[in-house]
Amino acid sequence: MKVWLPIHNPEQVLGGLPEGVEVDVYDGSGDPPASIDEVEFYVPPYTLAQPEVWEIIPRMRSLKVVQLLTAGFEHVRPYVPQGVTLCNARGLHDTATSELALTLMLAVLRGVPDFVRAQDAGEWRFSFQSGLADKTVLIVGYGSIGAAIEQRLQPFEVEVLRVARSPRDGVAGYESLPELLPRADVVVLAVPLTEETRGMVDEKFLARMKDGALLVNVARGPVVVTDALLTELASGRLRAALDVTDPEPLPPDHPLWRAPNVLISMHTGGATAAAFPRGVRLIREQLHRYAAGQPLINVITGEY
Ligand SMILES: NC(=O)C1=CN([C@@H]2O[C@H](COP(=O)(O)OP(=O)(O)OC[C@H]3O[C@@H](n4cnc5c(N)ncnc54)[C@H](O)[C@@H]3O)[C@@H](O)[C@H]2O)C=CC1
Ligand SMILES: O=C(O)C(=O)COP(=O)(O)O
Repeated sequence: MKVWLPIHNPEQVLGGLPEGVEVDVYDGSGDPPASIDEVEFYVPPYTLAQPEVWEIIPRMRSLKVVQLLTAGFEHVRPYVPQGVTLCNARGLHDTATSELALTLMLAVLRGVPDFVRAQDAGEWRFSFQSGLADKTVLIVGYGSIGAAIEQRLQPFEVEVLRVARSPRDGVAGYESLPELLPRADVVVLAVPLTEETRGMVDEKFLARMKDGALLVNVARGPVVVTDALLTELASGRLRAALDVTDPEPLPPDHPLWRAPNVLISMHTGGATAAAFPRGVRLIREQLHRYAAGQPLINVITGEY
C-alpha cells in the first residue's frame, strides 16, 4: 500500500511501519512523487498557506484516505472526492490553541500590550486593569479545543458558559447565544468554519456583547464579520484578541492592524513544539488502524 507522508525518515520517526506500507515523502516542496496514481493514504504537509498540497487530491486515482494535520478541514473538503475518507487532526492542537486562548485573554485583561508600549517608550505608566478573576467566560464552540480552554481556566476563578451546536448536559445550544452573550465578559470562539458559523459574529452578535467585553477568536477569521468588529472597536465599546483574521494574512494597510484595543497573534494557535509528537502519534495510530482494517478516528462526516 502506497502512503504519502510529509516526514523524512518515516520509519525512524514513526518507530516502524505496518506491514505492506510503502512510503513516499511529500513535504510540499518540489514536484509531487511519481506514485500519484497509486497513493492510497495521503497526509498533506502541515500548512494552511500552500493550496497546492490539497489541490492535487483529485489527481490521486487510488486514494482512500486523507489524514490532515490541522483540525480545520473546510479548505480541503471541497477537493476530496466522494468515497474518500477525510480525517482531521482533532485533539492535536488542543494544548497549543487553548494555551494561546488563555494567553490572549490574560494579556488583554492584564494590559500586556500597554506594558510593551510603555516599556518601548521608557515610561513608567501605572494602570488599573480588568483582570480575569470573577469574570464570566463564554466558550462558543465547546468541542475539543473549547473543553481544553475550560480546563485551563479552572484555577482562575471564573464562571464558564458553554455553547455547542446542539444542547447537552451543561452545554447550551446555538440558539441560546442571544441570552448568554450579554452575560459574558469574555467570548471565546472555538467553532469550526461551516456554512452556519461563517459570519456568525455579525453586527447583531456584537451588539449583544457587554460594554467593554473581550472577543477572542482562535477559530477561523471568517466566523467574524471584520467590518462589524472594526465599527465596535473604533467606538471603543469592545476589545478583541484575534489569532485568526479575515482576510488572512492581513495586508499591511488593513485597518485592523491599527484599530484600538485589538491584539493580533497571526494564526499561531497550533504552532508550538507540542504539535510534532502529537502529529506523529496520530499518523502512527491511523496507519496501523488502516493497515489492520480497523475504523479510523477523527473521520469527518457529513454533519457540518
Ligand atoms: N487558531 C488555530 O491555530 C487553530 C484553530 N482551530 C480551529 O478550531 C476549530 C475547532 O476545533 P475543535 O475544537 O478540534 O473542533 P470540535 O469539532 O471538537 O469542536 C467544535 C465545536 O463547535 C461546535 N459548533 C459547531 N457549529 C456550531 C455553531 N453553529 N454554533 C455553536 N457551536 C458550534 C460543535 O458543536 C463543537 O462542540 C477548528 O475547526 C479550526 O478551524 C483549530 C486548531 C488550531
Ligand atoms: O489545526 C488547525 O486548524 C489550525 O488552524 C492549525 O493552526 P496553526 O497553523 O498550527 O496555528
